[in-house]
Amino acid sequence: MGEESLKVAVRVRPFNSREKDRHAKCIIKMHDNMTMIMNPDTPNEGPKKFTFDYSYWSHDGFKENANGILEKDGNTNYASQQDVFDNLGQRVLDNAFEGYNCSLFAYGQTGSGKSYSMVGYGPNR
Ligand SMILES: Nc1ncnc2c1ncn2[C@@H]1O[C@H](COP(=O)(O)OP(=O)(O)OP(=O)(O)O)[C@@H](O)[C@H]1O
Repeated sequence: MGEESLKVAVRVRPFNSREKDRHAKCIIKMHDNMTMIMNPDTPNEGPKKFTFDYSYWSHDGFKENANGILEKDGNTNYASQQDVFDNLGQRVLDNAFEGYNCSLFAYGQTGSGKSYSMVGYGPNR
């Protein structure tokens, strides 16, 4: 295949209504492929930094277009379904069509956005 055969990506979804009602605070930041996590109890300590193949920020910075598709709102770092598909889905399909064994799976807690990222819902398939 010529490239690394394993890719790891992480994605942050928007807060759901329950999290908004409880005034949840987002403790994740992303910059390029780096993901940073802050401990709100130790704000002076600085974030812990982790590098992945892709760090997808989908928490905010998006708008819904006329077709109901969530897309980047101006010059934000929002990662759309199309971005995720272009980086990961397309690559898996290309390899499969060339006859390589491959798999794509999502891991995370209930409601964290696995199905959304793998197949999407409604206009955001
Ligand atoms: N990137 C995203 N942008 C907008 N909404 C999202 C995103 N990711 C997830 N959501 C929304 O969050 C909710 C939970 O997502 P999803 O159903 O994909 O979680 P899951 O990890 O597959 O959950 P479960 O393990 O319970 O099946 C859904 O309403 C989904 O539309």
